[in-house]
Amino acid sequence: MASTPSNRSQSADQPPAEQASSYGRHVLHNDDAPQESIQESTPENHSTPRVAAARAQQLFKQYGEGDTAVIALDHVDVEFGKNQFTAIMGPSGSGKSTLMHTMAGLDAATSGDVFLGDTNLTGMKDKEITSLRRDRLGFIFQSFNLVPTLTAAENITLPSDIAGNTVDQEWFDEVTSRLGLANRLDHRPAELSGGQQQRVACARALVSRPEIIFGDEPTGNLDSNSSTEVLQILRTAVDEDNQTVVIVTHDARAASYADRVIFLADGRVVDEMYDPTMDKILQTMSGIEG
Ligand SMILES: Nc1ncnc2c1ncn2[C@@H]1O[C@H](COP(=O)(O)OP(=O)(O)OP(=O)(O)O)[C@@H](O)[C@H]1O
Repeated sequence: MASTPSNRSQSADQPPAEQASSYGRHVLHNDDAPQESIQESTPENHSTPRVAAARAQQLFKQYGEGDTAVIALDHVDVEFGKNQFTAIMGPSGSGKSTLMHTMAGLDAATSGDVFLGDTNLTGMKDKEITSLRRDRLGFIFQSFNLVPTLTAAENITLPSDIAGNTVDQEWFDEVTSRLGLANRLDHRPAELSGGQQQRVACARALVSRPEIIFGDEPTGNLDSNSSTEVLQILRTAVDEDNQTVVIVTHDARAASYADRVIFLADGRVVDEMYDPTMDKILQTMSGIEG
């Protein structure tokens, strides 16, 4: 069971946007941003993150060559702050998945650098990247990506088992009971609902206490209740367990659970927002989409 986020004042049955007006602050980089908006939006914990869990420098990704070349990332500089929940939004084809995949070591950039903490992923061999992903990152995908022949418990411990790491049983019990999976641990994915399968994927990501959890449309295949559960799980992981979470989403409601939203268009970061609300996200998105 996910607890109510401690510092966002959200309740389980109320979308965050309905409460967000009391704390909603929007950082605009446009020169025409209202002055009070800028002053309001820079308290200690909302300024640009000082400690980056991951960062990209001049990240450039081109698919194809010549006439068919597509620039998916156009020299992106971005930081994902430690112990923050960041959502990446933008129109279809704006480069969201490419950004996340290159930062998570799932895809290589054409040029530029990606750092996880102080580790530069650029130029790492496949084997090194594979171990780094396994040892230091957690993943939640839209399609759950569970192994069908393994039980929920086996799926949750699989990355640790492969890495030869011992699973902290107390933490495993805490995570699985918090996520309402305690009496589903012997079930295989086909015997679980979509929401339960995604909670298993969340538990799998949380159990090894990775440096960052990356979610690629983690609520994209879920109904509204299951989406809320997953978003609250991620919110709680940040608020109570000091996790760092980065998700790609098309859903303004999902993004409104984040501390910060970055907006991409045509492979560039075009805006960002701290303490987002659904209304402000939708407004910004409609500005970007024209
Ligand atoms: N493997 C590939 N080969 C060629 N072009 C690609 C490839 N993957 C992505 N692209 C192109 O790169 C650009 C960015 O794609 P990306 O998937 O990162 O966008 P996105 O914002 O995640 O889109 P969506 O919201 O539709 O998932 C798009 O123009 C896309 O067509």
